[in-house]
Amino acid sequence: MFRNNLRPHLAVYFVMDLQEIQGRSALETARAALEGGITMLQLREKKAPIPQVLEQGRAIRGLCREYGVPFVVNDRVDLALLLDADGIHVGQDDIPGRLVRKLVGEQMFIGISASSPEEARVAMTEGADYLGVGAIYATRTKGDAGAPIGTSLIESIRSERPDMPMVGIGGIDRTNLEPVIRSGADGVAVVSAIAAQADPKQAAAELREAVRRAAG
Ligand SMILES: Cc1ncc(COP(=O)(O)OP(=O)(O)O)c(N)n1
Ligand SMILES: Cc1nc(C(=O)O)sc1CCOP(=O)(O)O
Ligand SMILES: [Mg+2]
Repeated sequence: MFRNNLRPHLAVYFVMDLQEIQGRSALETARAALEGGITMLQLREKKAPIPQVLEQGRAIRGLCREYGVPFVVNDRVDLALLLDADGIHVGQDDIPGRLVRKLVGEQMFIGISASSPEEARVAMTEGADYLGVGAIYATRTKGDAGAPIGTSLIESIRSERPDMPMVGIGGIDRTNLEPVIRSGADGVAVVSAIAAQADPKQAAAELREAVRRAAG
């Protein structure tokens, strides 16, 4: 079970929706990202009809299994359970972590978003298995992400909780990830740095290499 050993799986965490992008289906993008070496995949679909999310989600989950990569569902505990996800990610406006745990049992890991020390403290008290800290840099992908917070929150969480699994998210690409990793994140969570690229396999591979180098 991934829950006991999350940190290595957070290195390059690809967050994706189901929209066709650059002429590719979501499944093609997921396959390319997995081929390139992503270490975790989150399905974050806010608009598509549920039957489509179930059908395509099942296909993407199947691919993740082939590659041994944890599959995470954003926001929706019901869909996470139906898709037999390895993990669920919730934010400040979603079901609180302690209630998610009641619904999903002990096996599924829970990621919780934090953008302030207080949010991080509560998330850890509520039983977060990992933290998604952001938005680190400005992002166009999430309209309500708030002002960028930089890397200081990652640094302070790491100094207080040396073992806490944690990723930075928001506006991260291969050119600006080094400070995120150097501040103590186990990895980076990205949308456009993979999904919006002409060659998502190469983009994923370059991110993986850049994280490896930054972790040095
Ligand atoms: C890894 C990771 N970190 C943060 C988020 C953001 O979650 P949330 O704040 O609930 O916002 P939405 O993604 O639901 O818009 C995330 N999804 N993944
Ligand atoms: C899904 C998400 N959560 C964020 C947060 O700050 O919690 S920022 C974000 C979008 C990240 O997309 P991109 O890599 O394209 O900037
Ligand atoms: Mg959410």
